[in-house]
Amino acid sequence: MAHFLPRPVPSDPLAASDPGPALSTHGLTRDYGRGTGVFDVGLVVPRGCVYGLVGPNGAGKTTLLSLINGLRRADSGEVVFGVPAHRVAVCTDVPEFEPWLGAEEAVELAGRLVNPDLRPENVKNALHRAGLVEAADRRVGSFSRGMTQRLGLAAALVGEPDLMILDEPTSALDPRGRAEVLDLVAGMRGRTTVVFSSHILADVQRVCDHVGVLRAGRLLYQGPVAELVAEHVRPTWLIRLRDDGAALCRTFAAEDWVVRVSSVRPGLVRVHARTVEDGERHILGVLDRSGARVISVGPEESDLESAFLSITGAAR
Ligand SMILES: Nc1ncnc2c1ncn2[C@@H]1O[C@H](COP(=O)(O)OP(=O)(O)OP(=O)(O)O)[C@@H](O)[C@H]1O
Repeated sequence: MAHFLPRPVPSDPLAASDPGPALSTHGLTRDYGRGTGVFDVGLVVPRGCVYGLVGPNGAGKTTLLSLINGLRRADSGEVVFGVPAHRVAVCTDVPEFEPWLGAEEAVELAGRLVNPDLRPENVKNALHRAGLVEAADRRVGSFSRGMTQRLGLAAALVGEPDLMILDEPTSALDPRGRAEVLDLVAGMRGRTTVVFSSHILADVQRVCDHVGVLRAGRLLYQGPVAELVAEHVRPTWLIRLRDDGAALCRTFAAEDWVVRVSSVRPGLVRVHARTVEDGERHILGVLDRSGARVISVGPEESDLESAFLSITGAAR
């Protein structure tokens, strides 16, 4: 599962103290045929970050994570862990446990596999962090999918890993459970490197500092979330009005710096300027001259979703 490459001896003394990424892959490929699989993926997961692997259904997220954690074999390429293999914890999208075990027993068993000196507090702490204290004595077989997913997290957390790989950790949870798990993941930043896959971009934007965008098995982008969002700031503004906005649309359409103007719904107009600077210079002047009753005006917020749609070429 893990390959450790010899590192070149760095001449720069600062570089000597850099332990490198917690995880990287090089040319990782698994071809299922007919264009499906993952192809030539070079993931770089900086140490201590929370890395979100995003992509639509069928993009190859589960395949990529399975190649990394050794559950599937790659056709070519390699996986390099920057932490010892026994310090890596994996939680699959549908964790499986023996149904007759109690939750506490299941977590203890998972913990003993990685730490023979496991203490009862470690187990209790993992159950607490995963929100399962009250279900500690219940049989795992009676758990809902959401609870089983929390149990998978507890089993991953109990060994206090350096790197956690989580496949869709929030997919079976209700909104409150999702928020709790996301808070838990966010709280690991700096202590534990986390890679988690999701197709819920709002979740990724909430907790991840790095992101990898996968589509049709290929990594289209990876880097800091903030950079990705900043790169895709669009020069668009939203204007809320007292009237339906039809007259204002005509006024903006006559301006040569306006690329497009549209009515989102009655009372809400979107103006797409040639550049951010053009919009900032001219919008307020046009509004002033138009005599329109403006409730609010501001740049349209750029988020991970709009950046993702722009990268993957999907229409907004
Ligand atoms: N064992 C397999 N044999 C053949 N094709 C497969 C196999 N596993 C997955 N696929 C196909 O590979 C593609 C990627 O699947 P994968 O499950 O990795 O994507 P995903 O991004 O995790 O999707 P989802 O979000 O729906 O879980 C899909 O088209 C899927 O049908």
